[in-house]
Amino acid sequence: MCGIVGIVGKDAVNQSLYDALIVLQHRGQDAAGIMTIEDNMFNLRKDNGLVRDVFHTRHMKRLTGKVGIGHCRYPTAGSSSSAEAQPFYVNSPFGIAFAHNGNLTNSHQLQDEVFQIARRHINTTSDSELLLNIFAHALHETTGMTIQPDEIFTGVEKVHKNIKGAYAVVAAIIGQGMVAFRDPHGIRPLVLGKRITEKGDEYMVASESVALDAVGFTFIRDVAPGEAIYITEQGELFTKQCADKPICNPCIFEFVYFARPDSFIDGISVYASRVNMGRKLGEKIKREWDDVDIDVVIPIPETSMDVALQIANTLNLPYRQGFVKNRYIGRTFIMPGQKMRRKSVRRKLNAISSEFKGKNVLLVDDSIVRGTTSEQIIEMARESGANKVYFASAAPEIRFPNVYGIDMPSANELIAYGREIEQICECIKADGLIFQDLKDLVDAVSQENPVITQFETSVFDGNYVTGDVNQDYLERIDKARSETSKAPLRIQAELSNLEMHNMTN
Ligand SMILES: O=P(O)(O)OC[C@H]1O[C@H](OP(=O)(O)OP(=O)(O)O)[C@H](O)[C@@H]1O
Ligand SMILES: NC(=O)CC[C@H](N)C(=O)O
Ligand SMILES: [Mg+2]
Repeated sequence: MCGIVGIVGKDAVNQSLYDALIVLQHRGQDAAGIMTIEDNMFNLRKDNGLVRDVFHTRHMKRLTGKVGIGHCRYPTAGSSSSAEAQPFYVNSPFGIAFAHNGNLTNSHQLQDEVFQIARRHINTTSDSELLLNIFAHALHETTGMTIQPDEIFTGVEKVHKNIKGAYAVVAAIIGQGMVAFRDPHGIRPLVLGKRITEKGDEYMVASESVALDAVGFTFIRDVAPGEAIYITEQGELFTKQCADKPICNPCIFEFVYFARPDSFIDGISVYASRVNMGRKLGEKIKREWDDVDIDVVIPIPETSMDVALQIANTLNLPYRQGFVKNRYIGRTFIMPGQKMRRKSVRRKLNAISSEFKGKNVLLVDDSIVRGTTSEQIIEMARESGANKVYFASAAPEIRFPNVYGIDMPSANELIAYGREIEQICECIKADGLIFQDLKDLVDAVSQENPVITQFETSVFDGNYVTGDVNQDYLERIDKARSETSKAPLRIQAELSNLEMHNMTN
């Protein structure tokens, strides 16, 4: 996942963009960038690293202007090179800065088309740079010397027709304003907010509603699947549905893991959905494990904590903190490279041994993906003297690759791929293992907004909602992005890039 944000303000937007990225950091820890417009010029700062490390005072001072966009990256296509940090830029038409959350599923075909039809060169392996060029070409075809809202919307309609996959996008256009749009399935989230000032109304779009809260914008609504939003530099807002058959299939993994609990996505409180997941899983444990003797429920910080508390309540068992999380280490699942992820689990979590000694513990996590966390955590619980270690996952078994913006490109890396529950249990060395049923997961989330009944659940059931993902495609991304075929980070970092002036220090 990545975090995106864009603001059309009445005063400088740099601090608000920075603050928004700080609260979207959980969506991408690899790289960050901000691009602002002042006097018909772009200012750009982007690099690999956390938001707090990428932007220093000297950068912030130069990121002047009342319109700007920001991005924090978790790579799911291309490489981790700083050249693929976002926002991206093209100089025609007008000059466009662009940030994308998601992943395209037809990049392969598009690459040739962009060159053959639009005569545009893509200088990185990023699908986002490709998407920017498709958008720019569409605008080039639909606009004159100035842009009318309808021309923007016709451009977005063309983009929707050409590309497939998941995308929430924000773009700033020199001399014009800001455009944002969401894919016709609404796989990736995007919200719209407003801040009323003495000088007039300011607008903001962001991946999650927490970003609006953090900078004092009021949530207006979710951007609808397929919809485009256009805000002129002067602050006029235009919106239009630009897809033929939009349908809301939000990614269910946002609710399981990615999003912050204090966010609302498509009218659903992420926190409430996690509490529901805990209740459903607690009920299943009651039904199926009535002979299992559990003394205490312990969460694996941080995402599973809301789920675990509700499981404990449902089972009428004590809930205790058995692991302390080092607050200076981020999320391990979204780190690049299995070696780094493995190392980070023990650096990040440490057991409080007295909570384990002689007890039968039920460890709870939101999901088991590669099994990196569960395997090591169970070992730690045993080292701390646990008698029996049971394990519960708030998400069902993950058996299929993700192609929409989560870095799970290879089925072979997934611990549940080709394994039954008993075999997974053996791999992670638990005394018992239980997963949420998919129906219960869907109900837990949809219960908070019954209008949404279908989610993007491909990692659990192999049903890819964009309808274009076949075995060939899965094999191709497996080859291109599996751990073994990814270039070592050192080499990736050396990939150079032709790019506009970037403040490197
Ligand atoms: O089976 P795995 O491949 O280990 O992946 C699953 C784990 O990764 C995530 O935690 P992460 O440390 O990323 O973030 P968190 O602190 O938000 O839980 C998730 O919450 C699980 O704990
Ligand atoms: N997770 C994401 O949203 C990634 C965006 C884009 N595919 C990239 O790799 O940069
Ligand atoms: Mg976790």
